[in-house]
Amino acid sequence: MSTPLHTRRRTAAVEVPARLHDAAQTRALDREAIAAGISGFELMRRAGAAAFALIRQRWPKARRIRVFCGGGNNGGDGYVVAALASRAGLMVEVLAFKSPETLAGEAAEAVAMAREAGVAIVDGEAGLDQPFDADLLVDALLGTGAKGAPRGAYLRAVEAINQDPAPVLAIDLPSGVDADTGMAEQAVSATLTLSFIARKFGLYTGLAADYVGERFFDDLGLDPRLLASGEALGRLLEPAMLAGYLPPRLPSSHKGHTGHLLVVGGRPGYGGSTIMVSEAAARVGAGLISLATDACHLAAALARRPELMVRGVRSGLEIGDLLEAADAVAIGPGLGQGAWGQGLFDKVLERPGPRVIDADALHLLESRYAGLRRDDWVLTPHPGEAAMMLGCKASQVQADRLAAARELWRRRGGVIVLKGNGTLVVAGENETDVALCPYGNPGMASGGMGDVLGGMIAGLLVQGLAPFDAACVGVLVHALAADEAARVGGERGLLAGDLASFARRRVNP
Ligand SMILES: NC(=O)C1=CN([C@@H]2O[C@H](COP(=O)(O)OP(=O)(O)OC[C@H]3O[C@@H](n4cnc5c(N)ncnc54)[C@H](O)[C@@H]3O)[C@@H](O)[C@H]2O)[C@@H](O)CC1
Ligand SMILES: [K+]
Repeated sequence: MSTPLHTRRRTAAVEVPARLHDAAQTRALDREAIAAGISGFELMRRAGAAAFALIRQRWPKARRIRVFCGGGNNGGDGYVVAALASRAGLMVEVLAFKSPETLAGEAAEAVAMAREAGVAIVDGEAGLDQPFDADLLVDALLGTGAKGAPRGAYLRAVEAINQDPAPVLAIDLPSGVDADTGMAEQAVSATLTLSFIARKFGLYTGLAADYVGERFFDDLGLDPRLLASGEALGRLLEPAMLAGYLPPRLPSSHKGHTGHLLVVGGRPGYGGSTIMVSEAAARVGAGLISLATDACHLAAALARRPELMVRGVRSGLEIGDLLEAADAVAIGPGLGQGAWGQGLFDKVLERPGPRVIDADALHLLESRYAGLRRDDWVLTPHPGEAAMMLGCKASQVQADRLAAARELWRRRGGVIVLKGNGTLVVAGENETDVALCPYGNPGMASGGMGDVLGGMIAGLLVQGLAPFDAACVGVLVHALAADEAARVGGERGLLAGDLASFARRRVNP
């Protein structure tokens, strides 16, 4: 972890962020826990108990509960929930989508527990046609053992759950959501999802967000040392991390200590983008900002932010001295891919140094610099731009966002920020090289949001944060600022320009 230049020694405890696992890594943790002496059925009993406690807390008035059980251990969790609910005097019905007699191991023990508690277990498909008038549905069809989209009776169960107006608790994950990638086509739309032992990577990124509802997690009381061992895919970005990255400045700080950013772009008609980049960088604490743009935007830029140093430029030849003076460069928004943009981009790439490469600059990178790899740049594609760089469709990027970001990193190096719900920051193959942002909201689906993100990352780069750290902090601050802005005024109508002032609070943790 790097800290900005000219700041106090870091005093805040460095928070260890939550780890994210895929299904195979989760199974490895299950095995470790069992090897450490907790039986598989005890884990299942704890999972069921945690789910039932959450039901009591969130739906204290629920009296009629319908539990949809599959044929694996996820179904086993469901039988335990049914048993506990029945013992507590609730009216419970299990719809079994695999004959309970055929269940094995701990799931069979859970079936016995449910029978002992007097739970009515009915054939799933037949039960779908019988009205039940549930206050709550429990989705225990598929968990980490699912392969592909739900099939056969499971698919009909998913559809039935989604057509029922009752709220839905998904056990471990909404059936139909891929635990590894977040891919979901036909999946249970949950009110909330309670995951066990490991946070599944796929629940935090891409389409999964449309299905998981509110996310809850329970470690089933496992030893934290066990949970910290073994492999994981990456880590979650959390607000508590900000204090570690951004300690207070030293009292003697001056603008020479806080970095000089050069923002390049803004052909005629596209001037607003670079103004937003510049303002966002200023709001996260960049000391000085020079903006090189088309001369037609000079007055607008200065009127919006008189703190900027603005130069109208006709070609790359006019930014040599600005590049010399800058600690980092942000280039791309409003740049265009014509001769003007090309000349400026070529000039910026002549010199090494931290750069945020976005929007049109990503297209120019692909068309003019095939195969170029650098350590010190941050590339910030949205799924469409990532697809352009990988030569595939945006839907393929979204089907496995981590794989796409990793492939971009292998080709281009540096830091890849793959935008979109559950933004990913990827700078290598290890767990510590992958960060995922679980914050942000659909209000961010509006023009200029990406420009503001690029500006924030660049504004942190010039303050001396390493590229991966600047990207993580920038992504986090951007999402948290958007969430705060949405809390104040709502998601619809949220403007990119609204974020900058909210970001200021987050960079002074
Ligand atoms: N000891 C453990 O391993 C623990 C497991 N737990 C639960 O167990 C789950 C994992 O259990 P399993 O590994 O048995 O797997 P699942 O219960 O997720 O699914 C396996 C079953 O689903 C069927 N299936 C797979 N893909 C399908 C598809 N696309 N359409 C229709 N049917 C499909 C399989 O044939 C099998 O019957 C976790 O998600 C969690 O809920 C928890 O009880 C905690 C402890
Ligand atoms: K489930």
